[in-house]
Amino acid sequence: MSCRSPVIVALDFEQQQQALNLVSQLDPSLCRLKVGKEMFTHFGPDFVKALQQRGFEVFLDLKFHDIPNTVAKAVAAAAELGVWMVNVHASGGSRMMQAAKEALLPFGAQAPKLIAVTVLTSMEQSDLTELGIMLTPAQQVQKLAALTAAAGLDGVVCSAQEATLLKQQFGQQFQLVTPGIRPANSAADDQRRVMTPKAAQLAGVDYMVIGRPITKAADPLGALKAIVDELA
Ligand SMILES: O=C(O)c1cc(=O)[nH]c(=O)n1[C@@H]1O[C@H](COP(=O)(O)O)[C@@H](O)[C@H]1O
Repeated sequence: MSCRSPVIVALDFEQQQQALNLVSQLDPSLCRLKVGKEMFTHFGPDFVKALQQRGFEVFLDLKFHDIPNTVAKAVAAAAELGVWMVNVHASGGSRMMQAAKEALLPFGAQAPKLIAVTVLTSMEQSDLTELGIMLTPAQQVQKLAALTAAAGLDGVVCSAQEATLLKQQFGQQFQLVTPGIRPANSAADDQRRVMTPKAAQLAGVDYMVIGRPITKAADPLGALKAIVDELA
């Protein structure tokens, strides 16, 4: 049965054993797991399979951004791995996103959810200005979300701060995956556009990616349960 919790725990560890020690305390009914660039580069598909064998659905967060053919092949490889969700960068453009979407058609109902990263939650206005983007983060997110929706993807990665706007514009079916989630009194770390779990839920997000507030907690399961209880 598919997990009903909106929480996706981000596994960002140098050591596989550290991650597996944490995972052994977690329950697949309480969260999904995210494998990103650090752990996938160290430990590859076998690590993803180890998590799946423990009953967890996996979000493969490799943020593909390349020419359409390369991204299409990479997304198909993720589908073969049986992951639940995979992402690309919306700034790779419409043709890249359409190629990714088409690459998943042969997988039918078994295809992972395909979402596009808009503006990283670690970025604020000054980071966009530095890149020559003269829009606010919310405007840039909206622009990239429009391209994503037009390409037929399932939704976007954005910050919870843009959630209300995007649900109004693109409808309830357009899935919003939001990192930058910080329980009250947690350190923001390198995140900039942050929101608490409860506020994110009220703003309409579908999935919350939460790493350090759970993985670095003295009691990770307790931290996860406190968030899940608050959202129930
Ligand atoms: O695609 C992502 O998952 C992602 C997109 C984004 O805009 N911001 C962002 O933080 N992430 C990922 O979400 C996780 C957030 O982790 P914490 O900041 O520790 O909660 C990290 O693994 C990031 O790689």
